[in-house]
Amino acid sequence: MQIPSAAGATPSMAQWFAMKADHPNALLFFRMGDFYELFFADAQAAAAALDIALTARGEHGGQPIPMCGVPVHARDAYLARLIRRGFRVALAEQMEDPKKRAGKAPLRREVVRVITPGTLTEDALLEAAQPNLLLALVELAEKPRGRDRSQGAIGAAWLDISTGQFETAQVSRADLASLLGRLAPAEILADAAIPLGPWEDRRGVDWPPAPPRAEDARARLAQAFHVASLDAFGNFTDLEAMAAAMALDYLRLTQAGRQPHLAHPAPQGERGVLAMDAATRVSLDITETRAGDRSQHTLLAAIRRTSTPGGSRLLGTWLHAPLADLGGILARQDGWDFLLSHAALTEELRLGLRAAPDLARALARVALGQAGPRDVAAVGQGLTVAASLASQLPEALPPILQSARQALGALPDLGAYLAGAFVDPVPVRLEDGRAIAPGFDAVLDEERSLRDEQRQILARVQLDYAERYGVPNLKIKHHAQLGYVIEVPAAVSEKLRGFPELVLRQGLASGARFTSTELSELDQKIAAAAERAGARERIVFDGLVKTVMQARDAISACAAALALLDVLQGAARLAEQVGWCRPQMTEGEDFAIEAGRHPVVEAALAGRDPFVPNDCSLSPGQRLMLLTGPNMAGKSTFLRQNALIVILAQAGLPVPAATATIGLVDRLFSRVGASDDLARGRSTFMVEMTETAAILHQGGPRSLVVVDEIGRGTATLDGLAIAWAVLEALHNTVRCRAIFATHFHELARLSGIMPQLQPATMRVKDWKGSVIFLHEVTKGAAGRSWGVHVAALAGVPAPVVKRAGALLASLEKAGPLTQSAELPLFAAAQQQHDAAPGAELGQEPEADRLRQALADIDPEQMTARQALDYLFRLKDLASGASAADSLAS
Ligand SMILES: Nc1ncnc2c1ncn2[C@@H]1O[C@H](COP(=O)(O)OP(=O)(O)OP(=O)(O)O)[C@@H](O)[C@H]1O
Repeated sequence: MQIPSAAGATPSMAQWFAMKADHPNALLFFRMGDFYELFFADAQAAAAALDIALTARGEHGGQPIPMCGVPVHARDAYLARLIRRGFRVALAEQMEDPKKRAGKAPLRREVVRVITPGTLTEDALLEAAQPNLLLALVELAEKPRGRDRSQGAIGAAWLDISTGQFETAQVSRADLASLLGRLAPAEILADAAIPLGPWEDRRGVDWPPAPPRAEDARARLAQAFHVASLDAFGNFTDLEAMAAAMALDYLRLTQAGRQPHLAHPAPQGERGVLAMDAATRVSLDITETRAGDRSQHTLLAAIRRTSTPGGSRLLGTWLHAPLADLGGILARQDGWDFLLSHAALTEELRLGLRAAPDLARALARVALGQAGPRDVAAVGQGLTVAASLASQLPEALPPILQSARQALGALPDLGAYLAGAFVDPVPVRLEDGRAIAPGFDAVLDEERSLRDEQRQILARVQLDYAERYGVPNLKIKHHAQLGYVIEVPAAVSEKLRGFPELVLRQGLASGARFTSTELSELDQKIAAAAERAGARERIVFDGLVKTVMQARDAISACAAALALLDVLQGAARLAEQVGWCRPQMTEGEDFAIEAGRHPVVEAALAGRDPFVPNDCSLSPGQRLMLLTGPNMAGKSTFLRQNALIVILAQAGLPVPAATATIGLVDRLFSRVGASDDLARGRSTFMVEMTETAAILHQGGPRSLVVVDEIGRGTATLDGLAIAWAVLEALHNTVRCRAIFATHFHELARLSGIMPQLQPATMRVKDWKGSVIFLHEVTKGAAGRSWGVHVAALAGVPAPVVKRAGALLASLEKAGPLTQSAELPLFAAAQQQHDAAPGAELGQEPEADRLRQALADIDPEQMTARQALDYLFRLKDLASGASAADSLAS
């Protein structure tokens, strides 16, 4: 942003220039009385973004200064719009009371906060059900030379200032996309050399400077969390510590030196978490649909049965980071299983949870010194609800609920104390001196009664005056500029002018306003009493804030326990429904789902059509399902539902199936639905191949892969060849569990040479030449595609459909085109297979080459020396040297 030279500025503008120089990349909200004012380019940008009037105030360098303003009381609504549009805002507040200003110097102002997308705390700016994460990334300074760049290590630290969550992990460059997809950070601090892919627009401006050195980072973190060594919180790699320190530095910068309340950093590692890359998350609509909708048609929306915002956030976190360790999953399952079998208790708990406020976010605002009475009262109410929930939970509980109960019941008295501190309803602001409940503080009560006494005196004075001046409808009113005034109707104004102790201040058409010395004195007394009451209330409030801060770790643990209890009761509710079950999790490679369903499609169909459940077995012996079937038959739904069942199962939640047995999955790959990335100059086919490459590089025997129509984006022969080769690699090399959906029905024939391949198809009924989709998966391969019929269903004009039907019939009759599309490949495979039984497809059998080489020579014609040479060459050939090298002699 271009900042003009400060030379010749007025004193207030000089102050503005100094602050702007410190925050060149933020819009400076410069507090002037009841408004925040913006100047120069800030004003132009904000006026355009907010659609408010751009005016001018004064001149600078002979030019009018562009200016716009937003009222202080409406600040949050304007901030929300600016932040959503990617601006950062520096808030410059008045640090002294204008009434007490000495002399003509401008008021002291300071930037008290820089508001950025990753450092929001106001409810108005946050989404209740979403975490709001700031992520810092640090890459190893010396990149591994010559080696694959994807091997390079990256330290990551992420925190949610609005809840206090703070975690770290070290990932490889290749896994960075998965981490970004999982966290969906609001703001990312990263060196320009670290590519952020689709998250590029979240990169924080102007940051970072060089990350701190590892030892400094460790020391700074230890100091910030008051421990001798960072090791107290777990094993952090150097890169993790550096990233964590960088995130903390940034917070200090944006919070003008204040340290928000944060849980101590927890090294989390990618171990123990089901890895999913960005493409997988996008294709599964976990918390956001591909169209960007968060409120409906997502997995989260379909399964959410939580009652609190904290519970919703935790559930979203679970879905984006399902576990990969059996112990953790079983503990969660035990938790909701217990609640499921104690229905009456769980109903009571639900009632209690409904009354719980957003404890984590209220606490965060208290810690940042931004709390109003409602936040402190919310902490009190949250603790009260928590204590009552703890008392409802019995002694004998599964471990996960045991520890929740302990945290919930840790502060039984503080809740009641805080909740009793405020009047009901609790006012938003403290300023008017009426927030603290009467009886809570004796000194405050006394100041208030003095203030109120003066007010009663005022009422008596009004009666007095009315009598004294003979004006029965005389009123004493408060006026913003004049203070207390006598207001009388116009008709009697003349009469009052005759009294020397009354001074006429305003003559109006409807009446007149007078003041008197007596009234001015009373005014001052009342103001002083109100000020003393206000000051006392501030002291009482600060005391409450201090009390909260002393217990902040326990309150934070209590907030986490509330969220956990809420997610577990929500899971119990899901499991109550017919057809949801507790999956059996194993360390093996099983995958057997009976009557599985897609929770989102099922919810969308509800009331119209019944959802057809389908089994799916990918256990050893039939690891690879080859799914064929016409368009619209339900292939994508089936693929996604099995991937979603894995996510739910490993998040420790119930799954939509009659039964499920699942061997832990370490990586989940889902490639379903057309994707293109035209913005980055990559065609659909390019994206498809890049994503396929990722599966083949990263997948392993514990992975689950669901892919739809690999090879669809290119010519038939290329596509078929690629689909075939990928299928082969999944079967022979990756050896994962997979469902591979394709339109190349011919591939089903490969089951003859791929023992793990099970052909399956979506059943359809041919009814008078038209297709009826049964949405049922059965053994076998599709007979035909029905593409032309689906085109008709989709409303393609009848003449075009008719013409396509005629062409299809003639192509099927003529044969050669379809034959040529599949024959060369199949013929080649068949020849190899026949020539070398048991040999794997795609690898030239060595025995063949040796046989050929032997057939080429005539021992009768060779000298002993030549025979010996040839023997050596044959040996080379057998050990893998190329045939050309070996036999070129
Ligand atoms: N098991 C099911 N029970 C009931 N309806 C289903 C089922 N599966 C799919 N459907 C319905 O069929 C529609 C099409 O399903 P889906 O998109 O999965 O088909 P597809 O075979 O992948 O099609 P295409 O190949 O054109 O992408 C869904 O939107 C849904 O309405």
